[in-house]
Amino acid sequence: MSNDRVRIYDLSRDLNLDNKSVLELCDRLNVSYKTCSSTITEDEADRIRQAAQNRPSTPRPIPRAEARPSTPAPKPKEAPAPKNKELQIRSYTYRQSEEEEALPSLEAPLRREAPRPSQPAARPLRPELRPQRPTLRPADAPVQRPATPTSPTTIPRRPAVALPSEPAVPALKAPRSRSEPTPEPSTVEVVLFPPKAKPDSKAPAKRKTREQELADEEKMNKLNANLKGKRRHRGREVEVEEEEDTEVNIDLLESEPTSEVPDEGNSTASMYLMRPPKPKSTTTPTTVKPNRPQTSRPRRGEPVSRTLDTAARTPSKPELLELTGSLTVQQLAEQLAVHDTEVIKTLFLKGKMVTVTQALDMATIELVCQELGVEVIIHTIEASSSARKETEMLEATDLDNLHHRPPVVTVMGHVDHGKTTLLDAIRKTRVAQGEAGGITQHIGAYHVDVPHEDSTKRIVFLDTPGHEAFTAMRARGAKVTDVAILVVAADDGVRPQTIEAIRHAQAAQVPIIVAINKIDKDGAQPDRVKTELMTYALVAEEYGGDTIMVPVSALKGHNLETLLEMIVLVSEVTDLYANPDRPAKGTVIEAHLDRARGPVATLLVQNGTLRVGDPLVAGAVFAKVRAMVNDQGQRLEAAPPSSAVEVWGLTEVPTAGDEFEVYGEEKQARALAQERAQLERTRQLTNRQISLGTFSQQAQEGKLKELNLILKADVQGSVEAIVNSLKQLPQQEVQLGILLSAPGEVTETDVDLAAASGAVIIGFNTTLASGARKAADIAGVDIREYNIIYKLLEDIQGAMEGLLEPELVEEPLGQAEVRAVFTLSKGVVAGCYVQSGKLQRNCHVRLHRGNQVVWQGTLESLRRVKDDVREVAAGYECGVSCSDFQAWQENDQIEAFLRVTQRRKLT
Ligand SMILES: Nc1nc2c(ncn2[C@@H]2O[C@H](COP(=O)(O)OP(=O)(O)OP(=O)(O)O)[C@@H](O)[C@H]2O)c(=O)[nH]1
Repeated sequence: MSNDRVRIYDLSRDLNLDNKSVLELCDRLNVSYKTCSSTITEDEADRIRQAAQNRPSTPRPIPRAEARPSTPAPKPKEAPAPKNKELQIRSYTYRQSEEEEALPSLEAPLRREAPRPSQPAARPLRPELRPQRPTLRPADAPVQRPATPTSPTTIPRRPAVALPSEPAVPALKAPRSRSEPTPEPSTVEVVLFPPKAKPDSKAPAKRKTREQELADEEKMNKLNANLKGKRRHRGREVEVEEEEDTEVNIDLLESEPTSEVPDEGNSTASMYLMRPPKPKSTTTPTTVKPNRPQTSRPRRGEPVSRTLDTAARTPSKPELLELTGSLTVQQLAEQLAVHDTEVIKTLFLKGKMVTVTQALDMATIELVCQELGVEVIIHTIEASSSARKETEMLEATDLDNLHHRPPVVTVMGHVDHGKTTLLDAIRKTRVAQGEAGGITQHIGAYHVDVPHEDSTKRIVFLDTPGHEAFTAMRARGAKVTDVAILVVAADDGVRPQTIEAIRHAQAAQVPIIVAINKIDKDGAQPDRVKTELMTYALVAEEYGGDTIMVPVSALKGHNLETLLEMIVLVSEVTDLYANPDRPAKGTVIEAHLDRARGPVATLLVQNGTLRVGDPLVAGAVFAKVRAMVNDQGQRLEAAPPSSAVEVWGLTEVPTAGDEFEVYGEEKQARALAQERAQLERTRQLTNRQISLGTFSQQAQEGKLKELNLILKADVQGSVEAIVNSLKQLPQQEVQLGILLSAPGEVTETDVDLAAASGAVIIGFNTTLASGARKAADIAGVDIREYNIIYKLLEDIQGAMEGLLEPELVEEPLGQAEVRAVFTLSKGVVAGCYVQSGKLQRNCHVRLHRGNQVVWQGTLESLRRVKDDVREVAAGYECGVSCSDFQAWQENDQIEAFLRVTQRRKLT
């Protein structure tokens, strides 16, 4: 970095301004930058300093705590405290159109964030204000600029669509702007509040009638459904989004009461729509979408018509297959223009037994395609949508009371690259040392308070394990995270789980900060890491990209402050809001059965505040929060947004990754949990019937041996990880039957089940309930206990190999040459000289004459001089005879060997 350049955040500090204000000045003065940590020239810095001096209002923004007290005071009707920038600006725009004189009072909150006197008063939200967060943009992604408003004379066909003039939502609005011109703000106001005032429009809009509330509720349901659909379809055809958006806006337009004017915040539904998508750090670079021919190929879930069926079975196999979802065996066969049995056979040879109607996951489809030589492109809409951030748990009603919340940061990376040590160094405790086998085995959540400028910023860290078996857990980490820290060891570079972590973060569309760790080591090559990461669309700032990469040493504590500062900077430009004054909603991060406390879950509160005594439903599990403990082991009464807390009081162990929500009434929560549990049971039963059916068919065919297992582990995450790893073991000849897998200790019931089904019980990081060991001894049930996943997998593989029929192999013994032939009364004796190894009585021999094997059999009699001996070593002469072979000749070569059985390996 040359000396005549200045970092933006240093400049902010010098000017006593926050980064956002300086970035705005950069925008205004046409100074290009990528992130707050980008550098600019001295000349540009001078221009910014000049402009900053000319700013009329206070140089520093009002501290958030001041601006937004945690217990909100009754808001003055004229100037409600703005919730976020777009809310401020939108109120401002409405005002401006309705009453010009109302402007001065509404400008105040706007200036609080970024006073810009030179700005024309009537100007709507400046595009620079919101989405211009280049740090979070992938290197190759186009800068998201708002659609330029078209001529004001163009009246939009659907007025509500006029909302896109707001530039903060490029992702939602860009598609529409192609087909429908975006009106100017003045048009927005006219159409947003049409003059079809309802009878009660004159009445104060504060209190809604029950009907209005119900209508609003329905409206929000539609909105949410549409938004969800939108997320799911993002990246697919634009038309889908357009349809959905349009539908939402029509609903809004039709049902929004005229009386509910902006100053009451009743345009919340529109604003909800208008909430910009979270900044996208990267686009997934993996799938290059080719021009997709408009074929009538059935999509997932669509019935396959007879015509299609016939058409698909054309003799020529496609070269390329594009998929967006799973297919049944039959559907895949149709797509590949092969017979069903071809797919079944291919999978059988790979160790998977499938039926024609069985749905195949993407990995299996890829495997089949690979085997059949067909290239496959998977548009991972499902995968990415499931991993897509679920941090936005906001509802329309929340928009009246949004507060900043701390960022949730996930630390990801390859095994042993130093994730735990890094987190450990950050929170200055020694977690890594206590882990069995040195591997982080379940997700942890920790709060860290970072001093930043004059205040303290809280960051919530989620630690996810690096072993490849923990893929599901990492996906979960990315799902709830706001920022991903990718730890890459400088001496090891980019490894398989590094790539996987990048994919998860990119699918979840979260900004990635790279921590290049272990720079203290001799072989450290941070530049090589930067170069390697370019392949995955992560380009360091000094290489012209916008990914922040911080070289650190977790062990020595080097550069950790810079890393934390970068996390704070990135989260500052990412709008993170929640409404603390509502019942909590969030995600189960981890869950396990504790002997003393019963089922315990780590919950991440993403919206609202969780309180002791709250009734909640997590997936299909009911809980009445009995106690809450934070990562420091302190009891809490209330957990605000972005808190990770351990909660007691659950009726069962919930599944990690499930969402939870607090309900107003315990009865309602219990009923919902019961309903979901019933559904889950039905689903499991159906699945089990299918797998048992498949299995017994194969068993009847005599092709399979089985090893039944009952798996109990400390936490749900470990159960998932182990089950996933076990599924990877080859099962062509020995089938693994996992009869039960659950978190908790090994109980007598487990032993009974194992005894009845001939299963082995595997306990991972768990204990045995009283009586379980005795019951196992009596019933002869094998209970194996482990705390390292590798060891467990090794042993299971060993046990499976033990079930294989051993194979018979030849073990060479020695060689001898026939030097004389003696015909005696008892038969013919070959006088031999042992050249190498040895000859043994009763060993197997092969007799070579020239290039031919003239006889093969057992060596019955072995003599030295006149004595019968068991063996004769190399360098000695001996007499050999066999009852069923007499035709020895001089110079015959005897090859002696043993036949031994050898244990087979799984292939
Ligand atoms: N020299 C050096 N060693 C480090 C550094 N960071 C971590 N290590 C070492 O690397 C090893 C692995 O560190 P962990 O923190 O357990 O790695 P991890 O990525 O959390 O591993 P998993 O929990 O298995 O996913 C340990 O022996 C650490 O002491 C570092 O900055 N420098």
